[in-house]
Amino acid sequence: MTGIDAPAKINLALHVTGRRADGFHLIESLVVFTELGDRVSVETSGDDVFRLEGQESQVLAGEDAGNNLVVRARDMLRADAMRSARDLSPVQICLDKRLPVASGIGGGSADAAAALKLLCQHWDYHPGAETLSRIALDLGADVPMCLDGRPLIARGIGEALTPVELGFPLDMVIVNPRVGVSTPKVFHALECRENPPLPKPQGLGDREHFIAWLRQARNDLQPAAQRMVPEISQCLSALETAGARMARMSGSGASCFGLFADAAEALAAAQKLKQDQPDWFIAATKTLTAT
Ligand SMILES: C[C@](O)(CO)[C@H](O)COP(=O)(O)OP(=O)(O)OC[C@H]1O[C@@H](n2ccc(N)nc2=O)[C@H](O)[C@@H]1O
Ligand SMILES: Nc1ncnc2c1ncn2[C@@H]1O[C@H](COP(=O)(O)OP(=O)(O)OP(=O)(O)O)[C@@H](O)[C@H]1O
Repeated sequence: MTGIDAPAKINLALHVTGRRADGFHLIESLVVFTELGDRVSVETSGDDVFRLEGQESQVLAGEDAGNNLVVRARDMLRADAMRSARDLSPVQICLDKRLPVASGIGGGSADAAAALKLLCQHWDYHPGAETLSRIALDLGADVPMCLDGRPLIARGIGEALTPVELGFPLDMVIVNPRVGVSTPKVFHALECRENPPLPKPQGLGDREHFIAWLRQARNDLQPAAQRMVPEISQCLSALETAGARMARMSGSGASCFGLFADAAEALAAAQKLKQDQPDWFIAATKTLTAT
């Protein structure tokens, strides 16, 4: 089987700046990806098969496989090929699920983006960047950014991407209280939809300067998510108590990240947090600086 990583997405900052007529929100988000992620593998098969494994696969095993974003990505790519009369062979796809589901770190979106990349390679079918981006956006607002996979600013509803040259990795701990959060419900619960834009990133070559800048940015979804899931506040306090330089929620939650001075501090904090909260998902990881 040939495999590809599906890195978790972290919204270091997420400003909600407006709302489109169709109800989707306009965002400005500084996004990075981490070494921590799922893994998607593929091999030729007599029939289409979708297999789930991994310690976070249980929730998805109880759902209709046809709704899984990996299967939807496969079917949308195949449907696109059919339009130019290309018949793409059956495949067995395995999703090794390591990221908690519905947790604000874009697991499903990462899997869909990885599946698109992997299947384009496997089938030697290359529909072009524009078509691929359209398929990605049809799968979800976070899928285009996951397809890009580099540090970036996402605008629009998440599809207008500008790469950011972040000159260093960030050592972080991701904490999830194991309470799933519905993204539409959090957007719906917002008290304000027209917030100040994301300030221009500073300190992209200097970690201390960058973290000082980042503290002044926000996640505008955080207050609404905290009202819905009080455990988010507990995660943020726990990260701060464990020595995080700053802690914030990612996406629509409930996962929170804490930034640490180095990998050793992140690892030590993760170990301590696991002792205190054995039922939470807790992982030390590092951001990817480029693909
Ligand atoms: C919160 C973020 O994760 C930040 O990166 C994204 O904005 C959400 O991305 P996603 O989970 O891929 O979202 P989708 O699956 O496309 O949308 C789920 C629902 O969230 C709401 N939604 C999503 C994205 C957006 N910019 N505005 C919205 O209002 C819509 O009600 C939508 O029906
Ligand atoms: N491969 C997949 N992995 C996770 N969830 C999936 C997948 N395919 C479909 N889903 C569905 O998508 C929903 C959202 O899951 P996901 O883990 O992508 O959320 P998230 O981390 O909050 O994403 P985002 O940060 O993009 O909003 C789940 O409740 C699940 O039913």
